[in-house]
Amino acid sequence: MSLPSLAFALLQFNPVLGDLAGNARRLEAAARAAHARGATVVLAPELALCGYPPEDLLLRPAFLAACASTVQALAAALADCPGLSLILGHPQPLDRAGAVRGRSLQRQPAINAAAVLAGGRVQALYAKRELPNYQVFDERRYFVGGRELGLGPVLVEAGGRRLGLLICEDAWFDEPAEAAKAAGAQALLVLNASPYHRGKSAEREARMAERARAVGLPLAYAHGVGGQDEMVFDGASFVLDAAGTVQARAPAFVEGTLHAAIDGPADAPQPRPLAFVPAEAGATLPPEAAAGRATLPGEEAEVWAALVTGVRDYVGKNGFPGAILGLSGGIDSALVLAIAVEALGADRVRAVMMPSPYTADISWLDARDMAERLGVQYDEIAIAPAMARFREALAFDFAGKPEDATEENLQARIRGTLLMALSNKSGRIVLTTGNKSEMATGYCTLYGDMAGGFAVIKDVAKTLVWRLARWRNAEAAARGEIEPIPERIIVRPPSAELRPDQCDQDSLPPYEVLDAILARYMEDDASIEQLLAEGYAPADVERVTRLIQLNEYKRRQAPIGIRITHRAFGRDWRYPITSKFRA
Ligand SMILES: Nc1ncnc2c1ncn2[C@@H]1O[C@H](COP(=O)(O)OP(=O)(O)OC[C@H]2O[C@@H]([n+]3cccc(C(=O)O)c3)[C@H](O)[C@@H]2O)[C@@H](O)[C@H]1O
Ligand SMILES: Nc1ncnc2c1ncn2[C@@H]1O[C@H](COP(=O)(O)OP(=O)(O)OP(=O)(O)O)[C@@H](O)[C@H]1O
Ligand SMILES: NC(=O)CC[C@H](N)C(=O)O
Repeated sequence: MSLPSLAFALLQFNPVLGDLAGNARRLEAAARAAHARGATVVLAPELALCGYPPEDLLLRPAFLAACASTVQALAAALADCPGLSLILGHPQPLDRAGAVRGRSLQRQPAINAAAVLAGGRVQALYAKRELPNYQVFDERRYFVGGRELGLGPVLVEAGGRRLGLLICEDAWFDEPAEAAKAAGAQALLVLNASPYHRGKSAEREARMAERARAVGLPLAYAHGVGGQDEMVFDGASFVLDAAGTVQARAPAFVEGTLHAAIDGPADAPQPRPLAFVPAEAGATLPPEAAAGRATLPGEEAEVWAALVTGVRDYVGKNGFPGAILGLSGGIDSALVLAIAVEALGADRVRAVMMPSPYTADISWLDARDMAERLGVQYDEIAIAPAMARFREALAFDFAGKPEDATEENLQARIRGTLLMALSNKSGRIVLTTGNKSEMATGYCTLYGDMAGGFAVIKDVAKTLVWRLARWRNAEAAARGEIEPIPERIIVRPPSAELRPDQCDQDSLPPYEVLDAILARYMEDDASIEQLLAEGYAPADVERVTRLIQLNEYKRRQAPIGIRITHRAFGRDWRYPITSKFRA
């Protein structure tokens, strides 16, 4: 039997972690706006109320209680929206007594819940069944699964249709979707917080398409967007038909609401896009994105947007008035400057060139040129006088000893000290500029170029740094704009300029080789034996893997930075510092 069309909306929401009142206010406003445009079912992401992941806040009874009461208040606030169901994710504390069967917990147990708010109250609660505990996920530390509690599927009835709820990881497995279908679901609504890494959106859509086909149901995927510490959420929410074909998609990295509809008979529902409405008033979108049919970004565009989003939200959500960085005339600080300007605007970014006696003329010429192109505040502070003072102070110990890394590191530390002083006076955060190849090999100085608050490109290998710089310039050229990064910065051989005529490749293998070994050994867990079998030179394998192991201590003292690969030096890299194991 044919039914009237069901209009629904997916909130591609950017929560501020822990700001329960602020998130609830914005969720309420977005739900009202979607309802006003005709949506009767509005789906928000996983843990949208508190932000994902709340980490050990989930161990605090006061946090759980505040989440539970905010959900009740939000339900009551929407009482004047008849016919609207808002489904949103939040942590729900359980009563200690009887809540957990066969398991004794010291802490108050909680579920990763989806609440159905309608008619002024919480009508139903669904408990996530599959709790991810790999990569960056730690959900078994905090939650009890719905299956473990003996809880079943939850269906939302709307317009004569039955919609089954799932939460993120649930949809990567067979059982939860099958259980929802067995309970009578005619379409699946999935609430998600699926952190970005390169290629993730394609992987995610492929997995969800398999799920839709396996149960023969359409699937609507509401995803979060925005940065949360080292993680970035890329949005690109979507709706699939029962054959797994994408029928509607929100743009990546843009906050807003994807409107779609389900037509056809209850047993053969067919989704279609209606529109995507950006949260930011006046934001312009390509026509296909505004129509709810956004395309996925290309490889470099995707990484670029992740980095810009990560910086914007880390700086913005932590309340910094702006950012400062050391601009050397090299490619790494150039890329970070271009990202920061796009994220924050030129007026909130300051670049400081701090030449030493080893700084080549072209370094400061290029640094000045770049700062002018981007219109940022630019200053030069010579470090030679400070170097002379340090040497004087240390003369008793340095006398008769050859210059070595000690003097090189002093330069980096003077720069770090100056930048941190500028940060302290202005309140602006220092962005560090080390890339993944350097973080891996320890090619960076503790309390020197590692001093700062946020490591923007710490998960971007050097070869990708070059690709991103070229891509960004080409984008500018295609739009008829001035290229932000002077060509010479991209083509000159990389050097730390810490001694005369220094070049990175004097002490490291070529970056193409280093990055390839890094990707296999660090990101894919390949063994030294495998790398040798794959044809890498034994000396390079030995060098790179030894450096990765030796420099764990440095990485433990590094600022956090944006994760763009499936394995970053961060939450998913927990190696011992003291260890003799090599393989
Ligand atoms: N296991 C361990 N646990 C805790 N601390 C440990 C440690 N091993 C050494 N240390 C400490 O760490 C110190 C060594 O680390 P650190 O002082 O940083 O200095 P270090 O690693 O010796 O030197 C820095 C290296 O990075 C290169 N660099 C510097 C700056 C920028 C760039 C670039 O291209 O961007 C490259 C530079 O050319 C040099 O090769 C030791 O003196 C010791 O105090
Ligand atoms: N002359 C300088 N003026 C300002 N900052 C500097 C200067 N030299 C180094 N820095 C800071 O220290 C960081 C490490 O720089 P270094 O030149 O040692 O190596 P790098 O990794 O090749 O970086 P880059 O490509 O930015 O030069 C730079 O990215 C920059 O932030
Ligand atoms: N929050 C979750 O359950 C996320 C797990 C999931 N496999 C993802 O990254 O998409």
